[in-house]
Amino acid sequence: MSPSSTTSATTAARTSTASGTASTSNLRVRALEPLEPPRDVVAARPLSEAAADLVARSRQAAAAIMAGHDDRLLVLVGPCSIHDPSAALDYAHRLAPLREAYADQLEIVMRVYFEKPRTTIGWKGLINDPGMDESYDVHRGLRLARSVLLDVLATGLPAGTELLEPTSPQYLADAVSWGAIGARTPESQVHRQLVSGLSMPVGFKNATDGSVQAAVDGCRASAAEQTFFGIDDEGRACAVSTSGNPDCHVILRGGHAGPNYGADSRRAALDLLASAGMPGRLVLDASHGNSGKDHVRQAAVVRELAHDIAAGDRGIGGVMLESFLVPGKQAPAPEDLTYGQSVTDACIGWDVTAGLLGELASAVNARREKGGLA
Ligand SMILES: O=C[C@H](O)[C@H](O)COP(=O)(O)O
Ligand SMILES: C=C(OP(=O)(O)O)C(=O)O
Repeated sequence: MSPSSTTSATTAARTSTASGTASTSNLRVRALEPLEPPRDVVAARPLSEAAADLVARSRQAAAAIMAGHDDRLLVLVGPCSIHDPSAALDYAHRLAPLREAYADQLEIVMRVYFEKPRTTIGWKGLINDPGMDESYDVHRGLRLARSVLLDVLATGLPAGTELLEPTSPQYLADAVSWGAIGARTPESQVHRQLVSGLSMPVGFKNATDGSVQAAVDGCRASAAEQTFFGIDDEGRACAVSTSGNPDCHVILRGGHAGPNYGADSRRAALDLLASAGMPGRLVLDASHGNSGKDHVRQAAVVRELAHDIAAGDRGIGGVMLESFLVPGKQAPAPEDLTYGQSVTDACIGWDVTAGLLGELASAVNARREKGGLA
C-alpha cells in the first residue's frame, strides 16, 4: 500500500479562508466556544470566609499527616464520580457528622470528582457532560461543579478531586483541599507543571502498569519551579511561572499486574521515595487495581490496611475509598437511574462505609498505643 493511499481524505484536504488564502489548520475541529472567564464563574459563587477557613485548615492537616507531623489518617472517601448533585449532597450530610466524630483519629475529606479519565472512551464527568446525554454543556458543568463544591463545604466537609483538565482548576481550586493526579497521567508533564502551582497537597497515583517510579518522579517534578502555558482568571492565555509544590505524595492504587497495597509493596514505594530524597508516607487506594474494581473486595482491602495500621505500621498516611449511598454501579444514562449509585466504578454502600470509618479510627487509636509515629 503506498503512503498516500493510507491518508484520509480529510487529512489531504485544505480549506480556503474568506480572504481566499489557503489554510491547513482546524480541519477536524467542529466548534470552538469561548468559556466564561474563571473570574465570572467564581464571582457567581464566591468562597465564604467559613469555607475558606475550612479549606485552609484541611489543606494544612492533609500536608501535616502526609509529612508525618500529625499521627492521624487522611481518609479520602466518596463517590467515584459526581453525577447527581442532590445525591452528592445527601452523601455529604451523612459523612459530615462522621468527620466530627472521628476528628481525633481521621482527617476525612470527601471525594468530589468531576473529571473522569477514561481508558478509552466513556462519560468524562459532570463538567464535560452534565446532562450525561452527549450534549457536552461544559459551561453549565463548570458552574454546577463549583456549586457542588461550595455546597459540600457548607456541610463542614473539605473536598478532594482529580485534576485532569489543566485549565479547570482556575474555576474550582480555591474550594479544593486535596488533589489527585490519576493513574493515567503521573508521567504527564502538563499535569506535573499544573501541580507545581497548586495551593493544596496533591497525591500522584502509580501508573496503570503499576509503575511507582512514575508517581515518585511526578512528586519531584512538581516540587520544582516550572514555567508553562496556562490561563489567568480572566481566561487569557498566559505564561505561568510557579514556585513548586512541596506537598506531594504517592498513592498506591494497584496496576495491571495486580494489587500493591501489601507491606512489601509499601516498603518498596517508601524506599523509592527515600532514595529520591523525599521521605514521606503513602496513601493507599483500596479501589481500582487494588480491588479489581470490586466494591466487596474494596472493603476487605480497607480491613487489611486497618489491621496493619493497628499493628503499628507508620508508612500508611492515608486511605482512599470509593463509596456512595447505594453499593455497586450502574450504566451512565440520564434516565432510569438508581438514586445514590455510582455511574462509573462500583462503590461501597453507605452502611459498610460508616463501619469501615469506625474501624480505621480504632486502628489509629491502636497505633497510638503502640507508640504512634514516634
Ligand atoms: O475511577 C474511574 C475509572 O477507573 C477510570 O475513570 C477509568 O475508567 P474506565 O476504564 O472505565 O474508562
Ligand atoms: C480514576 C481514578 O483512579 P485511577 O486514576 O487510579 O484509575 C479515581 O480515583 O477516580
